[in-house]
Amino acid sequence: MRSDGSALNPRRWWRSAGFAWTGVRHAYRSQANFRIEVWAGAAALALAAALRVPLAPVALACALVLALELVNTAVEAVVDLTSPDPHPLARVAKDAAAGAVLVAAAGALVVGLVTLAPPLWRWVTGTG
Ligand SMILES: Nc1ncnc2c1ncn2[C@@H]1O[C@H](COP(=O)(O)OP(=O)(O)OP(=O)(O)O)[C@@H](O)[C@H]1O
Repeated sequence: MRSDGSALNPRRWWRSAGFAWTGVRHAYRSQANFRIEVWAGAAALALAAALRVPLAPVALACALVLALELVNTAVEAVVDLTSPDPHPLARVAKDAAAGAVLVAAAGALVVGLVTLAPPLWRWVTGTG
C-alpha cells in the first residue's frame, strides 16, 4: 500500500506499527537464528544489568543484529518470490544480506566481550 504523504495520523501510525510488529512475529516464528539472537540479546542485557555496566552499548549492538536479521528475512522472502529458480543475482542478494547479519553479530560479540568480560572476570575471581 502506498502512503499519500499526508501529515502524521496517529491511527495510521498505529496501523503501520501493527504491520511492523506482525513482521517481527513472523521472523520470530519462522527464523531459528532470529529466536537465538532474541534470547542471546536478552541474556546479554540481563547480564549487563546484573553487573551494573552501561546497558546502551549492549542494547544498541543487540538491536542492530535483530534489525539486520529482519532485513535478511525480508530479502530472502523477496528473492524467493521473484527468483524461485537459482540465479547468480539471487545468490548475491541472499549472501550479502546474510553477510550483513554476520558483520553485525561479530561487532556485537566484540561489544559484549569488551563490555561484559572484564566485570564478569572480576566477579568470578572476587577481585571487584
Ligand atoms: N534463488 C537462488 N539462486 C541462487 N542461489 C540461491 C537461491 N536461493 C538460495 N541461494 C543460495 O543458498 C543460500 C541459502 O539460501 P536460503 O534461502 O536457504 O537461506 P538460509 O540462509 O538457509 O536462510 P534460512 O535458513 O533463514 O531460511 C543463499 O545464501 C544463496 O547462496
